[in-house]
Amino acid sequence: MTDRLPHEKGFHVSWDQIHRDARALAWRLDGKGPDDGGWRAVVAITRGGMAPAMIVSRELDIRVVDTISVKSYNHQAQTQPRVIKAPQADIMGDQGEGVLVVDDLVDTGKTLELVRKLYPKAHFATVYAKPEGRGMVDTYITEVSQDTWIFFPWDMALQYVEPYRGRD
Ligand SMILES: O=P(O)(O)OC[C@H]1O[C@H](OP(=O)(O)OP(=O)(O)O)[C@H](O)[C@@H]1O
Ligand SMILES: Nc1nc2[nH]cnc2c(=O)[nH]1
Ligand SMILES: [Mg+2]
Repeated sequence: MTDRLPHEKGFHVSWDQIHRDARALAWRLDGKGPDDGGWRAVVAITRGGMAPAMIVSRELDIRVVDTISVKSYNHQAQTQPRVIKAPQADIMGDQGEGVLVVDDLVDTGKTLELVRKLYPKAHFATVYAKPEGRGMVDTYITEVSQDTWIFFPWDMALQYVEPYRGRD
């Protein structure tokens, strides 16, 4: 996409931080499921939604967990989102009612827009949200600005850096 804000800022999330934020998301979702027995299942939007979905399902003691694979980005370049793998039909029911769909973040909202069309009655939750896609999420924890790129711990590695006085 050409008319989009560049990602000028970086928001670096550690394992500890994503663990705490995903837990906070779970606690916020607790008790918000259907009256007749709560959330039936958690569906992670792979791949980024898998770690948060695991933490949410653990916190809320939900044992039925599935995935939907949506590919939207090639590194930082956005492409048309497409479903590569769908969740089990009997888990989703007719329109996803009682199912918690979890992703790490919403940016433009294109990924969630696609999944919402498929399962309009599911509940959509992300850990992080940017303003453009915020309207696509039912529940989220932390908002960052649109020109921020979020770096997750699974995409990072610890690296040696030269001491300040050692640089040329
Ligand atoms: O709101 P959007 O603009 O659609 O962007 C959000 C999506 O982009 C990233 O996934 P990506 O497609 O990069 O795949 P990944 O989860 O496998 O890294 C992120 O994990 C969200 O799923
Ligand atoms: N890691 C990562 N993936 C994204 N996909 C869309 N926006 C983002 C972002 O800010 N960070
Ligand atoms: Mg993703």
